[in-house]
Amino acid sequence: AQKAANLANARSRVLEAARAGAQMVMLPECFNSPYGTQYFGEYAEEAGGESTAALAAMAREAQVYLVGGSIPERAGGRLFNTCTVWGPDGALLARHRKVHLFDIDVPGGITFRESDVLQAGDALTEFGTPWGRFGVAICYDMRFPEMAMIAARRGCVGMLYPGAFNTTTGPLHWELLLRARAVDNQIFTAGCSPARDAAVTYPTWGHSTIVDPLARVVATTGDAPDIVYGDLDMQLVEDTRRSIPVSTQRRFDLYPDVASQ
Ligand SMILES: NC(=O)CC(=O)C(=O)O
Repeated sequence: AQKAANLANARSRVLEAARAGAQMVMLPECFNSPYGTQYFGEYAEEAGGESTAALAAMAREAQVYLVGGSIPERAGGRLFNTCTVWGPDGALLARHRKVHLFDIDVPGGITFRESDVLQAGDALTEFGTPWGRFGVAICYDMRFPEMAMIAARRGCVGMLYPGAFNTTTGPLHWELLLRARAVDNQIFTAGCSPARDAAVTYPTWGHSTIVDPLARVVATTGDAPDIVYGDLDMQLVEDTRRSIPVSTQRRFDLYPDVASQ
């Protein structure tokens, strides 16, 4: 619940990852705030606030591409769940506002309504790196295959998802969705979750995971605080697309309604 402690923890972990050789680092959804509609207003910041300034400084200090998890963002009197992406020089490369709000009601499991306090974003998001372009989406966005499909068709080599699945949906769907988005689109996927704290109102699933274009899990972890490292061999995107050439075998004549992007 301590924003300053969350920012300090993020900084020390980003620097630790960079010292271990990471060139791109991702933080989890709502990394500066507890995850819950009752907290978003209190922790929200305008663009250029304390948390985004800290992210820019972390990226610059660590000299990494930084996918800055997400924070509750306040803009024009409205709240969004927003991810910012930073270059190694501390420049803002992209901003993604969660486009599918997490409104679910699983009897005996979990009820959550982000739309009680948040507004949805209205754009798909990509950014460039020396290793290729990556799409960014947040948590519940992962359940909508169109976002990854469009990113892949536009030439992205990976989809990155700061997320915070829970102990009901996490064991069912977290890894499955990351692997599904990877295999359908022959791209890398990665999901970064907060570690679990059983004492909070929304205990997260954890299990941050990296998946390759053949849908193999490259690296994963449990629910304790950790850093997950993976080497992404970009040649694998091309090799997978050549050996199993689904992207050139599509029958758009049979499904024109999903062929427009
Ligand atoms: N927290 C989310 O946005 C999504 C989630 O937990 C789920 O889809 O399950």
